[in-house]
Amino acid sequence: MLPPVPNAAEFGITSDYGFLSPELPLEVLPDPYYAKWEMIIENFQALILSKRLQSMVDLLPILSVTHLQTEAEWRRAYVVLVFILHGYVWGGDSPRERIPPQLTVPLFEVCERLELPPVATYAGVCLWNYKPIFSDEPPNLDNLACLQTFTGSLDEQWFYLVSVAIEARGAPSIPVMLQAITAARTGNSRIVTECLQVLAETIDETNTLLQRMYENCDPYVFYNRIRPYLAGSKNMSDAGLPNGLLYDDGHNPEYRQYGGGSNAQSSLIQFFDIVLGVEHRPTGTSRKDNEQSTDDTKSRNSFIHDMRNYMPGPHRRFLEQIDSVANIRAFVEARRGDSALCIAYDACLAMLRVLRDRHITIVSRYIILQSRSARQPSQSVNPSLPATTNLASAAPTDKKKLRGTGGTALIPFLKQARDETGEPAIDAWARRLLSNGPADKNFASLSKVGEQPDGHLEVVGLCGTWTADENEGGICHW
Ligand code: HEM
Ligand SMILES: N[C@@H](CC(=O)c1ccccc1NC=O)C(=O)O
Repeated sequence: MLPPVPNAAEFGITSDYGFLSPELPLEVLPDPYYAKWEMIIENFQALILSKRLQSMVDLLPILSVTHLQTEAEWRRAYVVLVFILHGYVWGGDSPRERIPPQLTVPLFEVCERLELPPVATYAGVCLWNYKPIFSDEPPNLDNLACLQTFTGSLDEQWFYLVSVAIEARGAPSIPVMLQAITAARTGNSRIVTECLQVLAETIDETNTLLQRMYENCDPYVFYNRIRPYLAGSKNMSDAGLPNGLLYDDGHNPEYRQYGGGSNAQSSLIQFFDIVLGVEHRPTGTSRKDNEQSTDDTKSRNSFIHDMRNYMPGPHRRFLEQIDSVANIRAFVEARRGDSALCIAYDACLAMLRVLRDRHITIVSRYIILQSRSARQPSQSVNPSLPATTNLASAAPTDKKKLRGTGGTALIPFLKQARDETGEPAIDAWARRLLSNGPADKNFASLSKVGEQPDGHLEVVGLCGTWTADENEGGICHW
């Protein structure tokens, strides 16, 4: 018996808001019991600028979570506490290693309830941190504001809001693709094709939204002013946290290391990958390595997969269930003669690849280029601070060692994720090539095909150079 296709509503996922919170995020905790937290948040940037945030936190009482009632209140508490946490750690001249019980105790409880780690995740800064400017209009990019920022800048709002708008734009494609999975079970190729066409259009529009990052988020401001607050505590020796953070709950202080916020924690993008059958491997491993590994470790050990632990519990479980029912790739592979279906499927992969390509350009402009100029002292950097306490300029000089806030080796990781996106299409082309030969006219427009001395076919396609291996049923290697 096939497992049932999940019902998105049971996981708090709707066709209007997708993974964004379905009811609007609370702007303030309603119970006056939490007034001291809200007071800090209300004056957040002023407290950071005046360097008084840390002493305010140290003076807080340890508040109980028993006054939190609704789901929206738990989420608001999480947003408040993780902003305060990151402001506390990164808001001074050097990072604060010890997190006092006033933060640790309620944060641990809130995180346990929401099934999130005690760090500012994508859910905290994006999914649960927005409001429509006009509540009767949809949450598109021109009708959104943030509830909370570290810097008070428009650039920071825009940085989060582009992701919020992408989540909203992608939301309707979730039920559409659940319908596609159901249709594939009954062999209804027409419905699957239509659903894939909708998905391709949706991903194309998310790409347009991604390009709008440049409109209002300045790369210098992002790298030097905003990004330092988003850092986690994993791989942060260069920034002054060799052991991670010491979470002191008053009984058992312990060092812990967590990745910081990252869009790799977006359930929507992972949903696209899973329904399309795109698989990600640990950075630096090839498909060949993966085929040789055991079933247990196949595609499981990747950073992208680990990032599910940084998603709210219901979203993580939804993705796991989608994983167990995803059938579209196999459905298309079994019908390579159905050109409408194949074009629609390949268009989805191509759009997702464009997204990752454009994203790599963004990362080059917002991180790599900025990390180079950050090492030259600029007038806006406080000259009285020693070089190592300027978090942005604490970036390693070697480009290869630059890390994302999630802790990845940045460009190698992102390029591999992009190349993996094209693999299902390349495999299909290879199978066709092996059966029809390099003269196949459908191939000619897409790529250069050459026969190698050892009889293998070499394909120069969208994703690089691939070798089709007949012995392995057309699976390509590069
Ligand atoms: C200035 C804007 C952005 C920068 C500098 C940036 C940077 C990064 C970096 C460095 C990573 C590597 C993971 C890590 O260690 O954190 C990453 C991952 C990722 N980012 Fe972004 N990002 C930006 C905006 C966005 C937006 C708006 C999206 C929405 C589509 C996005 C989608 C992703 C995805 C899906 C991943 C996981 C890797 C993958 O699946 O290919 N990013 N980002
Ligand atoms: N990984 C990125 C940060 C990042 O993408 C991000 C971090 C927190 C919340 C959202 C994020 N992504 C995009 O909106 C970086 O390394 O700068």
